[in-house]
Amino acid sequence: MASIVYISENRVRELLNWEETYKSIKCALESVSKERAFQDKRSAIKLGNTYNFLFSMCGGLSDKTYGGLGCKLFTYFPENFRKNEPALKANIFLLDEETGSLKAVIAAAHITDWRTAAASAVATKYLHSENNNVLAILGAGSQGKAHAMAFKYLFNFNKINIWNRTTERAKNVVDELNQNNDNTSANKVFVAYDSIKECVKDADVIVTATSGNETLLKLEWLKKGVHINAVRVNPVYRELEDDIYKSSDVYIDYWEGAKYELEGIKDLGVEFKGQIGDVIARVIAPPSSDRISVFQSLGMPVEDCAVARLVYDLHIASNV
Ligand SMILES: NC(=O)C1=CN([C@@H]2O[C@H](COP(=O)(O)OP(=O)(O)OC[C@H]3O[C@@H](n4cnc5c(N)ncnc54)[C@H](OP(=O)(O)O)[C@@H]3O)[C@@H](O)[C@H]2O)C=CC1
Ligand SMILES: O=C([O-])C1=[NH+]CCC1
Repeated sequence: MASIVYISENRVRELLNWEETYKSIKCALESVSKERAFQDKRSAIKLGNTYNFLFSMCGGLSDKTYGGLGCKLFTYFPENFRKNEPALKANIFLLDEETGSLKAVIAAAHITDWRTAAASAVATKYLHSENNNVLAILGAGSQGKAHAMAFKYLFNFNKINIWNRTTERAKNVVDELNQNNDNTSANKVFVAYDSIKECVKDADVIVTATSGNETLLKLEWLKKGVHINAVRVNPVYRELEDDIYKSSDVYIDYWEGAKYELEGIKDLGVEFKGQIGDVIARVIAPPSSDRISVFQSLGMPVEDCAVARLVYDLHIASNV
């Protein structure tokens, strides 16, 4: 029996790049439209009388390059900051598609950040026209930062505005990103804001990636035809005010998850237009350019399978 490979967070960071992550996630998103994705909603177990949760996301993706079979197990312990530990801890168990044997255990916090940002990037490419001058990001946590990096790399935004509840954190992230980008330029691409309204008012594309229970974004602040990637996942709390959903064309990643986790949005009387994969596969049309579009992201098991396969192949290929 072949030995089981362990791939650490640091090794994942060395291996992943945005081009391949984007391609693997585009493949995973499209697979739901081509009956090449086998997955169900994620399971969530509340751990007793705490706010701690254990989640699992299992599935299989059939594809020559990015196909994989596996399961991501992750915990969300919100009080971990008291121990100086991240709230989210994740590992993917990658299985052999022929036999079901365990091939690898891959640390998956970085994978989760990158594949979620790549999914927003794919949704933006397929739902939004090429008018991408200003990007606004609400939230400078792990997801906010990964989105800032992905969108800088994959698009041509002239300005990337970042708002965070704690302004100091937005400033720190902006300084770090400007330094990595080009520390000689007088016109810094990344700019920190302490007002949400100011941050989003000129934005062509918006990402919301916070974990609070507050409604952050108002319809009256938005430009006509803006595209929004709504990343926060919670069945009750939403970052966008209800009027935004009611006035927009709303797309999702997969029906199996949406049926359970997005009931609150459906209860507003919002009919989802369909899956991003259906737009990629040209089964449904993208929105017209004067409409507000929303990608309501949940995160799919097959996204994790696709990136786990990518990381595994890169690891094996460079581990000679
Ligand atoms: N769609 C998907 O596939 C995925 C979605 N997610 C979702 O992304 C979101 C962000 O996750 P992640 O970046 O990892 O989390 P982090 O813990 O790294 O960051 C949390 C962010 O939320 C902000 N925040 C917390 N409370 C509030 C509040 N009341 N009002 C405004 N902002 C607040 C924090 O601001 P501050 O710095 O001030 O504390 C910080 O910017 C979560 O909701 C998570 O569920 C995560 C993974 C995948
Ligand atoms: O898809 C995912 O991994 C997650 N979605 C919400 C929290 C984590």
